Amino acid sequence: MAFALNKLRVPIIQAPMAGGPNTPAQVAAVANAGGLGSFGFAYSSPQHISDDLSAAKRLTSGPLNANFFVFHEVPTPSIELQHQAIAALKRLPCAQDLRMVCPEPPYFPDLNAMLEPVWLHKPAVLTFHFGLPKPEVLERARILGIAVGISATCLAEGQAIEQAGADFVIAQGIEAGGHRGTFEPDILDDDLPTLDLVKQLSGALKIPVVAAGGIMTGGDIARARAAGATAAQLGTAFLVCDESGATPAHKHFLLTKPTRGTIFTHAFSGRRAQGLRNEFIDAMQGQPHLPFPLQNTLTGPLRKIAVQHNDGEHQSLWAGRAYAQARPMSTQRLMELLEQEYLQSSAVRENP
Ligand SMILES: Cc1cc2nc3c(=O)[nH]c(=O)nc-3n(C[C@H](O)[C@H](O)[C@H](O)COP(=O)(O)O)c2cc1C
Repeated sequence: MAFALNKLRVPIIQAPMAGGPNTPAQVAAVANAGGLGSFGFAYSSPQHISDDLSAAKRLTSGPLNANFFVFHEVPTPSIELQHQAIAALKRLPCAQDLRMVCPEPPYFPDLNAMLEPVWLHKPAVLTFHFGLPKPEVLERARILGIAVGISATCLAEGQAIEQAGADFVIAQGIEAGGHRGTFEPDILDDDLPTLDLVKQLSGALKIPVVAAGGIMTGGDIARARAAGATAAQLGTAFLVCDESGATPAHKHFLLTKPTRGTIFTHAFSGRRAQGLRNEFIDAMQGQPHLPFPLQNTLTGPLRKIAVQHNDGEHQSLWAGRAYAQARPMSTQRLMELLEQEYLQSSAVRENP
């Protein structure tokens, strides 16, 4: 029997966040507090995935989630586009000394190889972003008793997820930080707010729905549950916790720039993603870029140097729209607070 979301003692999923924020210490702290702790393994090597899952399992016997992107084949961009995308980046003073060439194929990691440690460690949950994994992946997870969840940004995607046999759907509203989970990179997105999408999906589907996007407090979780969600997935709320592996500049900007606002951009990775507005995003507005994930590889050295120099203006600061409500504290304390607020809000809803 696969793990069931309604068995979580607290209906909270700490969002998978590829690129460093999900440390084993944070993932385990969430699982120990009754939630589901997640790793964003999209860009990780099989060894790294195995090490992180082992490390978390030493710290908790609670449920864990391993998350991956479903990468889509991309044709090699024309030489003209390659030149334009590189020239746009080279106009930035901090990129002038960097060697920039269009990445060579293979453009993305081998999902089968990345899933090998998952089949060995058997986390309770496996989730995917950007579309449906191959049927054999879903079948193997089913045989091993691993529940599978897939992100949806609209009803058509939710229906495809249910038909594919997934165990739950993650309703990613427009408030959500990070990449839109749309199946096709440039499909017209409905841009629905989280609660509207949750209502739409939970009304139409039989599988459980997880609410993701702009959920920062236990009151928000109670509202998501009232809209039809079985659980809530929170990303930005966990970024500022002590155990989060978000870069110092990322945490600093989240906590000190409450009016800066978030914006969608393709400029860091080639896919539409929401983060704190910064100089890089402003400078790249309307500029040509390579398709995902080639643009991500292309901007890698620039982002790495920005992290090394603690430069928040030239690294991706993915964040949800409600980031100004983020509360810095230990992960355990945040989980306690969220649970307490959730129980209070639920009680008020039931006995107004
Ligand atoms: C820094 C960051 C990285 C993210 N990386 C991933 C990822 O690797 N896989 C994924 O499925 N979702 C990813 N997301 C999206 C989250 O799963 C979730 O939809 C989002 O955080 C919810 O919105 P919130 O940030 O307002 O809580 C990321 C979000 C953030 C903020």
